[in-house]
Amino acid sequence: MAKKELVITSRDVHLSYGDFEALKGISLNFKKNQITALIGPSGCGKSTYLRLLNRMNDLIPNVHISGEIKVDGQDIYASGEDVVALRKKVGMVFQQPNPFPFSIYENVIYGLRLAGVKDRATLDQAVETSLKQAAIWDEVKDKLHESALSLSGGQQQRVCIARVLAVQPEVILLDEPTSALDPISSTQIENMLLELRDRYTIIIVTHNMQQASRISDETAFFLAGKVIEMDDTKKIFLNPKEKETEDYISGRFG
Ligand SMILES: Nc1ncnc2c1ncn2[C@@H]1O[C@H](COP(=O)(O)OP(=O)(O)OP(=O)(O)O)[C@@H](O)[C@H]1O
Repeated sequence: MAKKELVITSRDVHLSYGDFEALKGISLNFKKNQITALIGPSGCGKSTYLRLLNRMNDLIPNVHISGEIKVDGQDIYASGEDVVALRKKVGMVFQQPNPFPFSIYENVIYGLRLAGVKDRATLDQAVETSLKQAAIWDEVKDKLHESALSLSGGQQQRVCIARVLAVQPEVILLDEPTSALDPISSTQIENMLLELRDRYTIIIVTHNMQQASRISDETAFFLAGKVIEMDDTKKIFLNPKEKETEDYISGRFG
């Protein structure tokens, strides 16, 4: 099999919140059209690392970041880097569904409007395509102009995913996207991510070991600000190299 192209590379990344070093030298690479899961106990730095990939930590006071992160070969922390363009390329979905208090339609086209797109047919097409990709079109196609807040949590999360997809990102970051959802909604989102894998590079933080093993191709295990190991998901779950990984996935700690 041909070697997969790397979309994101990171080398010796450190991050401190004030005096507290939350990331202690992370070097991870992410392959195109693959789902990578980040797992590890609470507080080990998964969300912090994920947020670094589209510069969501920039506004936190007293944050100090060092090391190198490249997206498509370009250093995203280089001076003069366009953060808006980066966030268009690397979209993010959060733990709690966070639709804006607008209609479903306006939520999906939010990023396109910001980019100045006005043509109605283009916007209509983007709404339909993105909601179909997010596997929610059939449920909302007759009420696109109703408030997104009237939807269930699982539906809201899929609309938020459609909002990310509408700007045609390359990478989708998801921070525990199903932890606030019921099992049926979670399964819908997992199935959708498996469908999206052919077109996007997906990185997901999850506490759910079954979810990581069901949907991810590779898994990285974080512990206390470091990556203990990253490998094919099957290998991590069936035959990890490190004892800490084995202890965590078998529920001995964490
Ligand atoms: N804004 C912040 N200011 C100060 N410390 C922070 C901030 N955000 C996170 N931390 C600390 O950094 C460490 C890593 O947090 P992070 O949220 O990245 O962990 P996590 O592995 O994603 O945890 P969880 O699984 O519970 O979400 C924790 O000790 C946390 O308290």
